[in-house]
Amino acid sequence: MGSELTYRGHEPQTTSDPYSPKPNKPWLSVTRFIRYILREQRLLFTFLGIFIGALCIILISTFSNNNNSHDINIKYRDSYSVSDVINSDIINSGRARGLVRARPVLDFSSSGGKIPLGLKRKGLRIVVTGGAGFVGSHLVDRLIARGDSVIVVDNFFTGNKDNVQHHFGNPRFELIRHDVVEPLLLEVDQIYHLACPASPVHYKHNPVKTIKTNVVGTLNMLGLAKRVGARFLLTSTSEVYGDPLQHPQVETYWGNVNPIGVRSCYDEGKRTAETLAMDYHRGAGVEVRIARIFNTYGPRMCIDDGRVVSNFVAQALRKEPLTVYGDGKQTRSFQFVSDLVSIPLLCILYKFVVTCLLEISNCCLDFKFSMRVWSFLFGII
Ligand SMILES: O=c1ccn([C@@H]2O[C@H](COP(=O)(O)OP(=O)(O)O[C@H]3OC[C@@H](O)[C@H](O)[C@H]3O)[C@@H](O)[C@H]2O)c(=O)[nH]1
Repeated sequence: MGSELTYRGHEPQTTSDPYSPKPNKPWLSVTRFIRYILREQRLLFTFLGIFIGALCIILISTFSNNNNSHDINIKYRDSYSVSDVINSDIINSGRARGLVRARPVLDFSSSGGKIPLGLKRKGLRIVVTGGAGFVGSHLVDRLIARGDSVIVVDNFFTGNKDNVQHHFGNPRFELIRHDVVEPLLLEVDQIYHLACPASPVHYKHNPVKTIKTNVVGTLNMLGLAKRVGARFLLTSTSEVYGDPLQHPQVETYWGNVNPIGVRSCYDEGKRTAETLAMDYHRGAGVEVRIARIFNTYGPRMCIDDGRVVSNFVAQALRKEPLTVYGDGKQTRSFQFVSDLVSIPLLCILYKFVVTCLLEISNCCLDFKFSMRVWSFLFGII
């Protein structure tokens, strides 16, 4: 009974004697293994496999070294390559190309991990303060067209819902009525901070509110950038140069600003905003870009904007004489809004050589006319 339970097979059991007088020969198994390897050219195939593997490793490491050579100074978190930018018509004209004075270093790559060819990158979550304004709404158009998700924050002081109405219903678009002077918490990858009245007529209307927007508003948005690790772009102004003593103004020029003038709420406000951006960059490691915007014109500009282009256009249309303030010898550089919005997009994307993580960019055409000449040209048109 007991034997039936332990053996159910029908083959005769081999009886091996563990105490066999003949000892096992261990070298026998070694020679058997060698013979096995040598049979059917197995050894040759093994070496071939090792060689191919080593070759692959060498090729991969050489290739990635070549790529990394562009990364010497730079670390990016963007989700866009330069070809994305070009394809989305960001560099769309000779004029736009002329705007970028600083030369970018070679690296345009992203650090969002390698994405297989043919797969599109995920859009970024971007907040645009002042996104319902003249310049802001054009920027929002570009970002939405590029595939990003955009949150517009605007208090509608000079902005208008109509400027972004065509995005209503788009799941990648949100509009929040909010004054940046109050703190705001959002989870975003990038912040384009445009919120501030820009026309002298508007910013002089409530100068205390203007400087508060520039100082407290920028502080709030920089705080947000620091908290969520977002890259931050400040739209500054040519007015940081005040009444410049140097022409044309290069980014390194410090300006000639009256701290107690009627334009100081804006000039000094933007200068303080730049200072705050730099301090957050140096002190808290926030990735900061500053774009100094010059006089801009184009669609969605209010007819009562108060700036020279809208004034001249409105007066010319009404066949009224054009009002030239002062002696008309003052000069300005102008740019079309669609050219301008390329700049913040490029600034936030590129890493420039000038400083490690920060670039200040002057956004204007490289030629200028006096107000007298402009009024003459408008008169002809
Ligand atoms: O009807 C007008 C309006 C303006 N001007 C003159 O035209 C020049 C341009 O004035 P604008 O009011 O258009 O504005 P500014 O160029 O001074 O500043 C503008 O450009 C830079 C932006 O960053 C500022 O936000 C914006 O206000 C000034 O010298 C002004 O005195 C006129 O001669 N007639």
